[in-house]
Parts: sequence; structure tokens; C-alpha cells
Amino acid sequence: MTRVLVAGLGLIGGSLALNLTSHTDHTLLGYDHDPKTLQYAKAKGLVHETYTDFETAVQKAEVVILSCPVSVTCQLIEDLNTITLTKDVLVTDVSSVKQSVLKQAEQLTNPQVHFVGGHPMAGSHKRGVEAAKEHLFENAIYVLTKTKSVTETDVLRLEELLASTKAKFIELDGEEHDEMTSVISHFPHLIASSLVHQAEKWQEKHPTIPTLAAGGFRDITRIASSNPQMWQDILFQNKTVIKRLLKDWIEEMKQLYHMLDSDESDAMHSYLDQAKKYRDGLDRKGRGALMSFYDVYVDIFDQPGALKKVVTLLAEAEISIKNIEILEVREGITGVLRLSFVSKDDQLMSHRLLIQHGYETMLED
Ligand SMILES: NC(=O)C1=CN([C@@H]2O[C@H](COP(=O)(O)OP(=O)(O)OC[C@H]3O[C@@H](n4cnc5c(N)ncnc54)[C@H](O)[C@@H]3O)[C@@H](O)[C@H]2O)C=CC1
Ligand SMILES: O=C(O)C(=O)Cc1ccc(O)cc1
Repeated sequence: MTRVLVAGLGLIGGSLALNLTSHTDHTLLGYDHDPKTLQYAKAKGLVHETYTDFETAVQKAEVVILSCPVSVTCQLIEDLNTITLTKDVLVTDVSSVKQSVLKQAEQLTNPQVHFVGGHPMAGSHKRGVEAAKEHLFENAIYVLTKTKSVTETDVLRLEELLASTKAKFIELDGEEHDEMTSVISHFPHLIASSLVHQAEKWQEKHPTIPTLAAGGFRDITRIASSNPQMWQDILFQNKTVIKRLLKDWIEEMKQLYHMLDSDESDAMHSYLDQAKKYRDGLDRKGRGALMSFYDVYVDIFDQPGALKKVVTLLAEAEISIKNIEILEVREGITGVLRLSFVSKDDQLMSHRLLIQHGYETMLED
């Protein structure tokens, strides 16, 4: 039984706290600057004890999970130096950016603090404790980054402590992490926001643009609906890498402009074809950027209850669906449902069951 402090009980901190209170006998301590968040977390059983003072809370903990915005997390790491500790404390964070956090952690002078950087690579567009979900990290990649002062034992202890999240741990260094997450998460966020701005500008000329904004536009801009404060923080904390990607991107857009301007249709075809091949490959098992699932595609008609029928059929067979996505449903015509399963067995069982019940399905292998 360990005393675990979660500092910052928002979406991510709240989800970790909820997971640990639901599945372990650890004592969960919560710290946040927002009293309403603390009240909610206590009332809903996410934490056992709440604190409004970071120092007091840290002194009562054996493990500390820093889950505030990245810049606040850096400040809290600095604050750890001036806190008098009577025993060793294992400290980790959940920040989407690692180099700035690790730089701060490497400057820790308190020998009792053992810092292992962390980043659970799952989330949502929601924010705050009320959006916390106990199973948020199931099957998600959870990046761990070592600092000079930590041992393999510290890393293993952290993995053990977080085992109930069912996340998949991998170790990366800060630079690798920040470059990769920029490419697959931070930079796409910037581009999604810019596409939304473009649509908004053109709406002045064409007021019906929102009515036309269909599947593709919605898919590619979904992430622009996330927490702006958090993303502002991430973009500035990782600005060196993002500026590099932005420069390359601007050059690439210039090349595309040139292809169109000089009617280089073959070059454009190769550009699109190469992108399609790489994108198709990402969905193959083991190559998914964040998670690997086993998918079944089901044709459904856009009728009331169509989704419920499919879900009920699988629930009655006790098959657990990890994710459901509705692709391209337009009124009155066939749409496609993507059902994702954690295991190959569940995928095959669902496929068989759906076919037996007359559904047209496609299996992704
Ligand atoms: N939202 C997401 O999808 C993901 C976020 N992360 C990382 O997790 C961290 C937290 O993000 P979320 O939970 O989404 O944000 P959130 O906005 O839901 O929660 C942040 C919490 O920190 C508290 N807080 C803010 N400033 C504070 C301060 N000065 N002192 C004490 N408490 C303070 C807030 O009251 C709030 O409860 C960020 O570093 C983010 O990069 C990591 C993976 C996914
Ligand atoms: O919802 C999505 O697509 C996300 O990208 C969630 C997310 C946001 C920030 C992270 O550091 C990790 C995951």
C-alpha cells in the first residue's frame, strides 16, 4: 500500500487517480489549485485526501504524479528542491512535452527525489476532473524517460504502480519523444487549427460552408476542438522542434503550389499516392502510431437503432468493443461502422457473429 499524490486533478490526473482508487489499495492524495476540483474528486471517490498546499501534500506522499499543464509541472519540480523530505520520493509527470520537464528535473538538487518522466499517450478533447475516465489509458502507449539520478528499479517500481492502467510502457529519451510527438501530435494540432481558420474565413463569402463540412473535414480537424490552454502550453514548450517542422511544411506547401502552377500532374499523383501508401500502412497491426487494434468494418443503414442492434449483438455474446467509429454515414444511405477490438479472437468472433446475422462486414488483417 503506497501513498500516491496526484498534483493536478484534471482529465489526466483525475483518470490516473480514478484508476488507482478503483483497482489498487493505494491511498490517493490529491492536490489542485482549484477548490471545486478537489471537492469533486473527493466526493466521487477519485482521491482519499485533498490538499491545497503542494509542500504539505508532497511531505505526506511516497509517490508523486505531476499532472498539471507542462509549465506548471516545471515550476512544481523546481519547488521540490525547497521541500524538506524525511524519506525518498518517486516523482513522475504526465506532460506531453519531455525535454523542458527533464531539463528542470536534471537540475534537482534534492537527492531524495527520484524523477522518472512519463507521458501516457491517450486523452481526449475534454478537460477537467469531470471528464476523468478510469480506463482512459488501457492499451495506450505510456512513454517513460529516465533522468541521471534514477535507477532501473525506480522505473520498474513506477511501471508496477501504474500496471492497473493497462498501458504499454516504452522508454524513450527526451529528444526522441519530443520529435516524434511533434510529428504525430503537436504539429498536426497546429495544422488542424489552421484548416478551421481557413474554413471560417471562407465562410464570409460562402455562408453554407458549415453545412458542407462533411466527414473528411471533420476527421482532419477533430483535434482542433481540444483544450486551447493546454495546447498553447505544449506548442511553446516544444517550440524548437515545432518551428523546424513548420519551416519544412512551408517549403513543402511551396512545392505543391509549384506543381499546380506548372501543371505537374504526374508529380502530384506520386505525392498523393505515396501519402496513401504510408497512411494505409499505419493501420496495420504493430505499426499503429499509438495503439494497435483489431478492426471489423460493418455496413449499416442510417436508421434509428442500427448502431444499438450491432452493439447489443456483441454485448450479448460478451465481446468487448474497445472503440466504435461511424464513418461516412449520410442520411438514408449505407454507412460504415468501424469496431475495434483488443484481441484477434474478439475480432474473429465478432466477424462470424455479424455475418451470421446478415451483416456485410470486412475484416482488417
Ligand atoms: N488532455 C490530453 O489529451 C493529454 C494531456 N496530457 C498532459 O497532461 C497534463 C494535464 O492535462 P489535462 O489533464 O488534459 O489538463 P486539465 O486542464 O484537464 O487539468 C489540469 C489540472 O491542473 C490544475 N492546475 C492548473 N494549474 C495549476 C496550478 N498552478 N497549481 C495546481 N493545479 C493546477 C487544474 O485545476 C486542472 O485540474 C498536461 O501536461 C498535458 O500535456 C498528456 C496526455 C494527454
Ligand atoms: O485525442 C487525440 O487525438 C489526442 O491526440 C489526445 C492526446 C493529446 C495530448 C497528448 O499528449 C496525447 C494524446
